[in-house]
Amino acid sequence: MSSTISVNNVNRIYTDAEGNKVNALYNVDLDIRPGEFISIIGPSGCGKTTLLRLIAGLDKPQSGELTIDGSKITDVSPERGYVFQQGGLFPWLNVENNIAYGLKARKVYKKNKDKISRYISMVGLDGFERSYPHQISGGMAQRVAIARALINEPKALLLDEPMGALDSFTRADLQDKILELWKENGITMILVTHDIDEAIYLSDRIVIMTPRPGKISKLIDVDLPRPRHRGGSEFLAMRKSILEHFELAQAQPQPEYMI
Ligand SMILES: Nc1ncnc2c1ncn2[C@@H]1O[C@H](COP(=O)(O)OP(=O)(O)OP(=O)(O)O)[C@@H](O)[C@H]1O
Repeated sequence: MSSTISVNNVNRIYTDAEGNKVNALYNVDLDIRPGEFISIIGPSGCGKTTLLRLIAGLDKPQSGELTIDGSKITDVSPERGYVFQQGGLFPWLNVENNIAYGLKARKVYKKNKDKISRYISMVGLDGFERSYPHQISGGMAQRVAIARALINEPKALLLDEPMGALDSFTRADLQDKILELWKENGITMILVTHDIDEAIYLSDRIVIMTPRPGKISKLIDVDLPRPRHRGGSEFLAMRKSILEHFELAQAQPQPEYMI
């Protein structure tokens, strides 16, 4: 089950420590299709996390609105699972209990407890049920965080740089797992990443954002067949065009000279 998410003319202004206004999101519009895999990329401070947090219902815009299947997003909900960069696992709970946490919080544990082993297998962690977060690797911890969100059967999974802290081998491995989970669960995926290759490898569509003010500067359809090859000519051409877009977006206006 997946969903349509709409971001309509959204503005989010913060006040920084010096009292200055920061336009984290400026007139942002975005329609995310049901079951779409969408990545949001852009330089630090362009509003990626702010946008994801608004979609999650962790924060609210000053103006504009966000909807999911036509209903206004006003609060967090298990229908929009959120995975943080560092997983955010509870260190005092083992893998199984971390994954069960949401079921217990929603008081639906008894009815659903048989699902826990299914989700542990789904993320490839059979045999680690009793391990604590400090006893597993960073990549495994992210799989637990993803299973913890998926067990609530969300319509959308919101991933805030979940692979940012992983080495490149673990990262590639988790990217493939995320693709597999996306297909298996048929949900909408929204990924924030700094990694252009990761965005091209995974996404149906890439949202490019630029800062000051934070806004969407380009939407790119990634119409390459899957599985994708990172060294393929079309892949490399797309990477080049995204890099060029960033260079253009960051270029300073040339001063005008008069003789
Ligand atoms: N709670 C806050 N208070 C004040 N300013 C904030 C707050 N949260 C974000 N900002 C500012 O809003 C802008 C956008 O921040 P955001 O974290 O969304 O960017 P980002 O693209 O996710 O950056 P990064 O890639 O570094 O995580 C930045 O200038 C940031 O400093």
